[in-house]
Amino acid sequence: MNAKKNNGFRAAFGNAFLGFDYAFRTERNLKIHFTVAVLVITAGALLKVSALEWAILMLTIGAVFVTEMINTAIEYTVDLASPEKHDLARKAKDVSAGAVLIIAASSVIIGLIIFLPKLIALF
Ligand SMILES: Nc1ncnc2c1ncn2[C@@H]1O[C@H](COP(=O)(O)OP(=O)(O)OP(=O)(O)O)[C@@H](O)[C@H]1O
Repeated sequence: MNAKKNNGFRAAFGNAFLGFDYAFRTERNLKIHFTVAVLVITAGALLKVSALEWAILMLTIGAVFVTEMINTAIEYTVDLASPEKHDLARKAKDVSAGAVLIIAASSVIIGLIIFLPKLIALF
């Protein structure tokens, strides 16, 4: 019983990892987010952001990845359900892309709030 549960847990974890790996290899936007995340983490270390600022940055990076991956999943699902052109398919993809745009804009603002004062203080 427990071994069965463990196998189920391992399989679910493996599937989730495969999903991330597949999305990362095929989605250009995820590679861009990854590059920006590395730059933000480097800047955070160099500019010595506080523990709370680290927490906000990590949450923001996570939110961008999660939103982009859900957007990708919605695109796959829409393509499966409606390979032909359909107004609802267009709306579903546009709303999903809008969600990515909102979190991307929010993260730029969060980045400015955290890093701008520290950069200004350098000069
Ligand atoms: N089946 C469809 N019916 C109607 N419009 C669609 C359909 N598929 C895509 N579109 C329109 O084309 C746009 C781009 O869709 P596409 O699937 O190419 O996403 P994408 O450009 O690959 O997105 P991303 O860059 O986030 O991966 C959608 O936002 C939507 O407006």
